Amino acid sequence: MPKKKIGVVGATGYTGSELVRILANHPEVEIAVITSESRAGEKFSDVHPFFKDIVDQPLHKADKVNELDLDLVFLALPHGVSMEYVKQFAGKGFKIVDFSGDFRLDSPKTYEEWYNKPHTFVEGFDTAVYGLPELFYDKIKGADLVANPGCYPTSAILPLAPLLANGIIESKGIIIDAKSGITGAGIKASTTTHFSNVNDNFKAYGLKNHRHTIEIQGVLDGITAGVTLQFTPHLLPVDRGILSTTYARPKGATSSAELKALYQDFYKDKPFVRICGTPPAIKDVRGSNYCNIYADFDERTGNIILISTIDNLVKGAAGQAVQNMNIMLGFEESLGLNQIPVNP
Ligand SMILES: NC(=O)C1=CN([C@@H]2O[C@H](COP(=O)(O)OP(=O)(O)OC[C@H]3O[C@@H](n4cnc5c(N)ncnc54)[C@H](OP(=O)(O)O)[C@@H]3O)[C@@H](O)[C@H]2O)C=CC1
Ligand SMILES: CC(=O)N[C@@H](CCC(=O)OP(=O)(O)O)C(=O)O
Repeated sequence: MPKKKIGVVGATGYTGSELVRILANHPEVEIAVITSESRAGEKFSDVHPFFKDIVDQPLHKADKVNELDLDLVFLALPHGVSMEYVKQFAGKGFKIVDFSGDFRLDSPKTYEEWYNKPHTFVEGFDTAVYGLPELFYDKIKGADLVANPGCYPTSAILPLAPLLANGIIESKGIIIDAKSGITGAGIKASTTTHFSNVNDNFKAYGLKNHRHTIEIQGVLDGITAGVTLQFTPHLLPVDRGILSTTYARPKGATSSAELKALYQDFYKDKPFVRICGTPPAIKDVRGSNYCNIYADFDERTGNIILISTIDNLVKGAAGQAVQNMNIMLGFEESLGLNQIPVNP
């Protein structure tokens, strides 16, 4: 079988380069085109020197995609920009995995409320499928447009889904306290991401209105109606990794042992979810597509405590995107995604 032809649009950013790192070792695909608007004409390895002698192909403007016969295109672009490309590429005959939040929510109205900007391709909502393979494998299989989940939502939805699906917890009052490494903010420097504001520092941001609140709530609400949750993100002084600590109230009696058995059963056939016996660390998943989950019950307070870790650039973005691609193109879900975590 000839290899499938892939396009990567927006490859000068963090998730785009991480995607190329994974695709370069994928046995069934070839990267037919890599694009950049700002660095077109240069080599990919000039922009990302760690690819020297590995991926030296030239960067093209995104219009080049229209000239090629591709099987699937990844859009690793900012939200607001991505929707313009989905619109331009609609009906071209290739599948799309969009890294942005442009098609993750339930409607253009919800998007406009939480992103504070108009949506310019509302038709995309008719076909877009939320690309969390552990929950939506069958829909992803037949999708032409997959909205790759946000990094924080991946780290929060995976630990909460088993509890809501089995009616174990109250749907109101869930608290998600999440911490992300700085690459979650993208490659462009800002005051927030300035070295001296991140190094040796730690802070909360986006209180009450971070756009991932509605993404997490919307997906969980599809499992159990009436979910309301508090989501507070924090910026960690590390390159990559997300650790989410989630608190929920059980509806009835439960125990740590019962929870562990529930999680092991819920994720028994899922290659990238690992149920842990002790709270996981971000280095336990760094550079890999794993999501590590630890679930516990505190008899004193009556709270269920969940700790989950992912690498925001891999299971939180590029790895999950390749997992979706595998499913969409009919490959084994884990093909090309066998990276072992880098620790230390
Ligand atoms: N970083 C993370 O951990 C995660 C990111 N995401 C999402 O993935 C997407 C990419 O994120 P990330 O890689 O971090 O972002 P970066 O800021 O690192 O990169 C964005 C890329 O988009 C391109 N770009 C910017 N503006 C335009 C434009 N107007 N037209 C065409 N291309 C443009 C840039 O390349 P050039 O200017 O050279 O064309 C750049 O390569 C975003 O939607 C983000 O929200 C999702 C989950 C996790
Ligand atoms: C640390 C950090 O800044 N993280 C980003 C979220 C990561 C992301 O890219 O999310 P979307 O794909 O939904 O835009 C933030 O809080 O905005």
